[in-house]
Amino acid sequence: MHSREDFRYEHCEETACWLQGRVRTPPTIAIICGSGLGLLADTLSNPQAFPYSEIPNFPTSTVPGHAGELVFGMLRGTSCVCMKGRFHVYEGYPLWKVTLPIRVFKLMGVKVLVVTNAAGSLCESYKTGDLMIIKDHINMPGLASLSPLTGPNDDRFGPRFPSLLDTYDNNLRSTALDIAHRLGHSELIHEGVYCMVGGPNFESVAEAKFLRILGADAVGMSTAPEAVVAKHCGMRVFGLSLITNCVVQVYEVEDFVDHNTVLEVSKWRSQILQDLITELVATIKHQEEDRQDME
Ligand SMILES: O=P(O)(O)O[C@@H]1C[C@H](O)[C@@H](CO)O1
Ligand code: HPA
Repeated sequence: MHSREDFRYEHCEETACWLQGRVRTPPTIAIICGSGLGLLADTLSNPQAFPYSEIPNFPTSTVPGHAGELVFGMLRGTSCVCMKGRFHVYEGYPLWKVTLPIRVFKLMGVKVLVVTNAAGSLCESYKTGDLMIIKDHINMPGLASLSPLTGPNDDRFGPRFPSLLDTYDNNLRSTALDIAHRLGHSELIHEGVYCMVGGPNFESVAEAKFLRILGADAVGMSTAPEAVVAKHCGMRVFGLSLITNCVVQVYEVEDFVDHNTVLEVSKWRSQILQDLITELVATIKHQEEDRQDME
C-alpha cells in the first residue's frame, strides 16, 4: 500500500486492533527511539516485542541502528510502547507510512509522544554528546508540500488545518529541563530549534550555513512529520535530540560525519538520555492522572 489513495483510517484501525488483541496493557506513552537509541526500549519491564515485519500494515526498518521492533512494557509504573527504530522518507516510504505508527498509537489510547533523534549541531555553543530539548521545528520537506497531512483529511484523526503552536508541549519542556538540572546535566542540556531535511546525504557547507541563518540549532532527517501527525491527532509531544556531531559550516575542513560516528555517540550517551526520559515518564504519569481527575 504505497499510494496515497490506499491510506485509510481502516488500515490504522486494523493494525491497532491486531496489537490490542496481543498486548497485556494498552500504552499511554509512546517513545520513538532515534538512531542508535534503541537501548531505551530494553529498560521496559515485563516487555512484549513485535518485529515490524509481523505487524499488519507496518513498514520495515532498513537503517543500521534501527532494530525494527515495537516493544510494549512498563517504565516507572507507566505503560509504554517503544519504537525500536523509526521510518524515514529517504528509505523510500511515503510520509503517511512513515507516520502510520503514530496514528495507530492514538487509536490504542496513547496520550503523549516522546520522540528522540540523533542530530547535527548548527549552533556554535553545542558540543558533541549534548542534548537539545526541541522547542520548535523547521520542517523543510513540509514547507515544500511534503507533509504527512497532504491529501484527503480524515476528520476522525484531526482537522484539515491544524495549528502547530505549542506542538512541543511547553509544560513537558520545562519539566524535562528541571529534570536535566536535577540529574546534574546542566552543562549539556539546551533548548533549540530542530530542522528536518530529507537526507540521506549529510548537508553541504552552503546548506548548513543556510539552515543556521534560518534559525535552526540542529539538523536531522526525521521527527518533524511524526510531531505534526501527533499534534494533528491531539497528542502532547516531547522531542529530544542527541547532538552526535557538529555540522561543518566552513570550507577546507576534513571533519566529515558518517553514520557510524552517529551510532557511536548515541551508544556513548544512551544512558543519560535513558535516565532523563525515564524520569520524565514518571512525571508525565502524575500529570496525566491529574488531567483525568479534572475531566
Ligand atoms: O532516526 P534519526 O533521526 O535519529 O537518525 C539520524 C538521521 C539519519 O537517519 C541518521 C544519520 O546518521 O541518523
Ligand atoms: N545532519 C543530518 N542528520 C543527522 C546529522 C547531521 O549532521 N547527524 C545525525 N543526523
